[in-house]
Amino acid sequence: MLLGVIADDFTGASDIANTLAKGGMATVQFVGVPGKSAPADCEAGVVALKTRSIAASDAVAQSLAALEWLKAQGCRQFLFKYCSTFDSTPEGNIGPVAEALLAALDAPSAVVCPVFPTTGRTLYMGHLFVNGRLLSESGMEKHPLNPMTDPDIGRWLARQTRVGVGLVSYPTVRAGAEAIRAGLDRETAAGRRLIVADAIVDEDLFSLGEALDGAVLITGGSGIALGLPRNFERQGLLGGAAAKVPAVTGPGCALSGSCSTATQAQVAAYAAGHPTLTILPGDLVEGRMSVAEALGFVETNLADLPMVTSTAAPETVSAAQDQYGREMVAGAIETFFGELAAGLVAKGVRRLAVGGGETSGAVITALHLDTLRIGGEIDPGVPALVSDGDPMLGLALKSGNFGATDFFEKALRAMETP
Ligand SMILES: Nc1ncnc2c1ncn2[C@@H]1O[C@H](COP(=O)(O)OP(=O)(O)O)[C@@H](O)[C@H]1O
Ligand SMILES: O=C(O)[C@@H](O)C(=O)COP(=O)(O)O
Repeated sequence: MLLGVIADDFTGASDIANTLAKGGMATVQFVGVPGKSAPADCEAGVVALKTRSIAASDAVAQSLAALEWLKAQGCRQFLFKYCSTFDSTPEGNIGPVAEALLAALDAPSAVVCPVFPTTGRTLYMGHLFVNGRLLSESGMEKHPLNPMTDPDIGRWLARQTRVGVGLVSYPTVRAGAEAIRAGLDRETAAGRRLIVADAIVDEDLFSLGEALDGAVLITGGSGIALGLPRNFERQGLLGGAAAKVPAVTGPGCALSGSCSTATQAQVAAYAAGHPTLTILPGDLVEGRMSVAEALGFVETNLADLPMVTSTAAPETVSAAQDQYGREMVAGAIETFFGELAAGLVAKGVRRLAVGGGETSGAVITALHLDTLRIGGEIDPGVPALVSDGDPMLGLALKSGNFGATDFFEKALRAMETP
């Protein structure tokens, strides 16, 4: 294995696995830190963790365990993948994990670049924009778990870490790989070891990728991986094996726990054509809704690709959080979706399209899957996945903010014809 990725959530893991596979690397997504060696032909390994919204110390411990495993697989470069909207709180977990990885690898510095132009994430003078709006005015300021209220990524990151935070700004990035390398060296020499890098278009990310050839540690969204396969290719290290995934047929179901603006529209579009059960957090907490009841609903409607969703508008989310507490609500919903997914597979469901990073994490964890193979791209940043093992499952793990309005429909169909 050449490149080892540590991803802080499951949708993010499939997002970067998709980028690397499209870039020509034989890529495998691992669910958690594997207990065995990677397949011999794996060139990029993505370890999917669920560390974005847990205690920083736990996130650090899990990330270091993933690093150890990736090191043992022979990786020569490591990438810490977080969200393109820099999802984190003033306590972490991006800063603490990046700091721990720097120390463990004895790396002089690491770039920090959440940019993903295809989905509208750009960074200018250290300020993150989402579809042309500052992060803090993009809807992310209302995220249920990590409201993003500051678009200045360096300032936000500095609250999370003791390491100095630097910047390689846009004029330098535009000047190309050599200028970027010099900029990174300058910041490193000045003791700023986590270095935010501006980027606006894919070309900037290719320049950054070239500049990062040989860097032991990189941090960023999936966009920062765009230019990396070329570095390995230039050195003749890639086998050129782009594995095809098998088709998965059989009953399908959509599950959605994301409350993002994009998911709200996708759920409304899907619900217009498919039987849909809407879950209210209060009903879960107070026992008025159960996994058994939801399973019954899906079974009755199995022929019509039903949906079970807790997706709700920000006012409804806040009201539930005020009444029951943020963690209680998130825990109840995630446990529900995990148990539901396990029940669905036991009842013969073979295709699952899941909306939301934490929600996907809960589902994949409950299904006890080991490895996921990367299929075709459904929408930017979201590949179709096929799980190894018996039964083989078709999956799509959609980041809250990704996907076109018809995402769920397309995702379930894509698994049948990869
Ligand atoms: N109706 C709801 N009210 C409150 N919280 C909710 C509701 N539905 C889902 N949630 C919680 O919101 C969080 C959504 O996060 P996630 O699944 O990562 O979506 P995204 O990818 O949009 O961030 C989850 O923790 C989920 O349990
Ligand atoms: O970088 C991204 O935006 C995604 O890959 C990602 O991490 C998604 O996270 P969620 O929005 O929580 O699904």
